[in-house]
Amino acid sequence: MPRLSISAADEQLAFEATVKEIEEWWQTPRQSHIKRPYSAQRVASLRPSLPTKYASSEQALKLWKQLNEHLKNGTHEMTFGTTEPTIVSQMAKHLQTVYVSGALCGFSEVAEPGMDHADYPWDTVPKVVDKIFRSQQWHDQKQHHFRMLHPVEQRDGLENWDYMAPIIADGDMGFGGSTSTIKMTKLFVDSGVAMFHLDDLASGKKRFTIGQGRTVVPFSEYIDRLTAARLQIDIMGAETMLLCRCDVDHSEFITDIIDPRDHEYVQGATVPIASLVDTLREAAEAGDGLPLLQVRAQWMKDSGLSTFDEAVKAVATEQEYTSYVEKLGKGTVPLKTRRAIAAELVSKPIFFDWDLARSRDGQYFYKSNVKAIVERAIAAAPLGDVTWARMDLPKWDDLVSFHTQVREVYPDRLFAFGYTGDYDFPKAGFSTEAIKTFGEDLAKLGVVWQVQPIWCLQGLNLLTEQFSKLWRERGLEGYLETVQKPALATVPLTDGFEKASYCGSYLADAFFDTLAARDFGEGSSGKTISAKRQR
Ligand SMILES: C[C@](O)(C(=O)O)[C@H](CC(=O)O)C(=O)O
Repeated sequence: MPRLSISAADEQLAFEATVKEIEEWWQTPRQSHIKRPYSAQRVASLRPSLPTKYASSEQALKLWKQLNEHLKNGTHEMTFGTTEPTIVSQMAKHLQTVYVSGALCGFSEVAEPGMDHADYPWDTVPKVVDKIFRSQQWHDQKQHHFRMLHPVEQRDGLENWDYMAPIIADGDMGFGGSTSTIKMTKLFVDSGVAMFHLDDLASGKKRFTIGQGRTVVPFSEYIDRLTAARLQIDIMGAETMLLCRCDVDHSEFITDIIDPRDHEYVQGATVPIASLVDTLREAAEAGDGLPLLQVRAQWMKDSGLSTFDEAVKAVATEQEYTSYVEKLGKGTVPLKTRRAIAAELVSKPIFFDWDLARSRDGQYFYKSNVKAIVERAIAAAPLGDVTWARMDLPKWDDLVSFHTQVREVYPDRLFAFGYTGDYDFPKAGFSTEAIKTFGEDLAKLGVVWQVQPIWCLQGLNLLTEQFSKLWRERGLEGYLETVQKPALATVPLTDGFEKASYCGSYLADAFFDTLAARDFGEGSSGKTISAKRQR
């Protein structure tokens, strides 16, 4: 007799019940702002038969509550990036959340280190999140056990940190195709993450030193990435939050012009000229030693590189251009329609060819601006819970303009912001006072979660190099003066192996005591100990 898991009739009943449960779930306060382009039936059909509860959901609900509390109060969370559980155990004392940076993972958590190309395996960051989450659980267990060793009247005097800080992680570009994004999402939810972000950068196109920094993918591909992640989270029935990051600001290229929503920002040659690639190839073959970056810069000038609208403005009369802009209207206008409107309203011919400007990798020049970021953020918002316009060279007016425009459409939107390690705020015009209140000023724009992603590189390297020098030059005397003495003087005591309540000694012994309970009854771990023993 073949083993049938369930009859077709019962299977259908179960399916219909699942559809109803999903539809009701999607109406809960946590879920109701999310708009899916797929049905509950589709999600139900993609679910495995064994329902599973995820710690990720608990952590996501905790984060959702935290961030909405900040939004209500006009306050914000400050955190930083790390890959290291011990660092996380100390963050718990002052910060509400933890960030797992992809750049840091690619630097130190992989077989072959590298720059922040997201060229490491797609399960790298989820595995680091898993490592950190398990460490958080252990610290939480250890602290709970230690507190229970004491009579309740003594516990107010004991440490009681919330080690279960929600983890936000870097999902980069989703690691290629939709199935990679879906698999990574599954691992993120399994790992206990509270939220992860996906951006609209093109994989493998980042450049760091030659001024050709970032390439974005078409609007449609970005939305597909976010949809794939949301679908997988729905299949798992998890509350996991999704952070929609947009890297359009200061991006110089786009991989394709397939989506007309990007056409406004794609640049092309406005005079007949040899293509950029042919020009660079000829310069290289000529071998006259001119750096190709200079050849490229000269080509950009000679070609009159600009967007189509800029090309129209350059040849149209003021009246013609006003009529052109009016006829464009507010919605998406593909290039072919722009050309037709210009041909109708502008007397002079307009030369515009975006293919001549393509790079050897096939990218198109892209001229980002706040409007482009706003359009992507608004389109992405219904799929995610938080929005982050990555602006690593922030101009205050751009920040105000972006957040204000998105909040006109989504007044209760939660926003994120990332600090970089080398931005010269004073040079960019930020006063000392503006720098002091920058975080609070961003919070007033709804930026409730703010992260310094790579402190653990710049900050820890600074501290580590300083200690290395001191240890080499002053040895034990320097160590006692600068580490042991201040650490032993702190209240509560600085965490370390010198502190049994932190390093897990009591917890370890408790397992053995418990095993011996059969013979000796509950041992020292079963009885209370006086607070004076705690170290
Ligand atoms: C946040 C980030 O994605 C990261 O990997 O930490 C990086 C950090 C950085 O390059 O400063 C990013 O913002 O792209």
